[in-house]
Amino acid sequence: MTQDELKRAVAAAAIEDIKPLLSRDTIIGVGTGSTANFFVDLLAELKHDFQGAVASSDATAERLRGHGIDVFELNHVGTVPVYVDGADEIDAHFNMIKGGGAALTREKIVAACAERFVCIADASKHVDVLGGFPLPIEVIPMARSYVAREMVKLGITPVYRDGVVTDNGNQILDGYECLFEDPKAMEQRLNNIVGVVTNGLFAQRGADVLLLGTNEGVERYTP
Ligand SMILES: O=C[C@H](O)[C@H](O)[C@H](O)COP(=O)(O)O
Repeated sequence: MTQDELKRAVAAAAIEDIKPLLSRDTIIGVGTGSTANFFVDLLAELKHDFQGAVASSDATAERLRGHGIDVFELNHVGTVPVYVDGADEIDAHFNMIKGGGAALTREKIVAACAERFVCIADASKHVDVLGGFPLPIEVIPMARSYVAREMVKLGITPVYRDGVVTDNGNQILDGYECLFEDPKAMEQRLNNIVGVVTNGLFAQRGADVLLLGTNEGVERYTP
């Protein structure tokens, strides 16, 4: 199967996974990226079975609205029963690297307000140790150089993602050449750097369910 076919298959599996949660007043959290886009497109077929969605990016909000799905502000919703999103990498403990599409901050916020995080990923995203994929860090623009120097002290090589501005008006540093054996501790350390808005390690709040697309079919994992 192609990578896109695997992404579509996990998106379809996620639809089946969340169906029991849907009612006319259900508002669900929806992530960002190419895998999440497949999910949004399939979700459209169920749009009369739930109230709407909270989006983790402007792009996802636009896609949801394009399908006629109502988009709600998180502040007006409180919690959502489920958040469905992709990942750039996920390990056996359901820790993830996210933010390849620069949406990490809003993703982490919606995930924090979700009772269940369903990660949808093709098999290429499953790794033993996080860090093969460069770690995105969203920074306040004036702090970029400072944060980059602090990253070097932690053994991470920073590269400025030139030209990218997040939905929050900030910039992205991608962290290379570091494997994250203890992602929870590193997530905390990076959060402590002044000027960091969010880092792409999702370890303190990892996934609760992993739907992994393989050539043998979609595999469902829970911790
Ligand atoms: O900022 C983007 C997000 O974290 C995405 O969920 C992540 O990059 C995975 O994207 P894709 O499904 O396109 O591989």
